[in-house]
Amino acid sequence: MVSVLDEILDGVRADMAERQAALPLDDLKARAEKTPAPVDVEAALRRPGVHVIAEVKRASPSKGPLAEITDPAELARDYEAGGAGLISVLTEQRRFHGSIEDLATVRRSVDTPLLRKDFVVSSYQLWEARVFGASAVLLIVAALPQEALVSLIERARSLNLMPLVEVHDEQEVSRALDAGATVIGVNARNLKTLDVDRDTFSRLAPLIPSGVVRIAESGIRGPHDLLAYAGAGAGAVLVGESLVRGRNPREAVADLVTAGAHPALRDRS
Ligand SMILES: O=C(O)c1ccccc1NCC(=O)[C@H](O)[C@H](O)COP(=O)(O)O
Repeated sequence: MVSVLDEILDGVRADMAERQAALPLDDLKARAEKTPAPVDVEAALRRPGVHVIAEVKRASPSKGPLAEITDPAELARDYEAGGAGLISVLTEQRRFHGSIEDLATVRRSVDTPLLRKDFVVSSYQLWEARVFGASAVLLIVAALPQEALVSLIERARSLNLMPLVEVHDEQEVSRALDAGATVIGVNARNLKTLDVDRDTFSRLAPLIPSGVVRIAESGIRGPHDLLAYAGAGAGAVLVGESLVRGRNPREAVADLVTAGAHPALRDRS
C-alpha cells in the first residue's frame, strides 16, 4: 500500500522537476553567490531556555485546510513580534498549500531566521532554501535512505544551512545520530496513521545525547505542552496548527516564549 509519505514524496519530486526546468541548478548556484550568508541558528538554539519555532501552515494531510493565510508576510511579522526564535515556512505545494515563493515573501518581511519545512530529497532543494532565504532545512529520516541522509546533512552544512533532522521512532534516532545530526526534531505525528502521540518525545529524548539540540514537533496546544516537553528535555518546540487556527498568533507566540524563558528552564544544563 502507498503511504501518505510516499504520495507526498512523489508529488514533491514532480513539482521539483518543474521548478528545476524553469530554474536550472547552475542558475540557482549563481544566485546563491549573491545571497547573504544565513545566520547561525544552531548557536541560537543552544542558548538557555526553550525556543519557539512558529510555523506558517495553510493545510495538512491530517486536517485538510487549516487557515487561509493570504499574506504569509503578515503572519510572519506577528510571529516575529511575539518573539519566535525561528519561523518555519512549509513550502510543500500539494498537501500543505505552501510554496518556495512563500519562503521568499516571508524572508523579505522579517529578520527572524527561517526554516524551510519540506520533504527534501535532493540537494536542489537545499540550494533553493539558501537562495530564497532559509537558515535551516528539515531533513526527514523516514523519507531518506541513509546514504542520502548523510550526504544532505553534509551539503546543508556546506551551504551554512542548519540541518534539523526529524525522527519518529528509536530506529530513526539511531540513524540520525549515525548520520551526524546535531539538531534532532522528534515529531509526535506518526507518518503512517497521522495520529499525534505527545509521549513520543519523552520516549525518544533519553536516546538523544544532551549535546544534541532536541526539538519537540507537532501537537503543541499552548504553554502547558511546552512546559511538559521542557520537562522531558526539549530545547525548542515547533508549533503550527494551534497558531494558525488561533485568534491572535502574536499573543499565542508571546505566551509560549514567556513560558520557554522561565528562569527554571534557563538554568537547566
Ligand atoms: O501535519 C500533518 O498532517 C503532517 C502530515 C504528514 C507529514 C507531516 C505533517 N506535518 C508536518 C509537521 O511536522 C508539522 O507541520 C509541525 O510539526 C507542526 O505541527 P502542528 O503544530 O501539529 O501543526
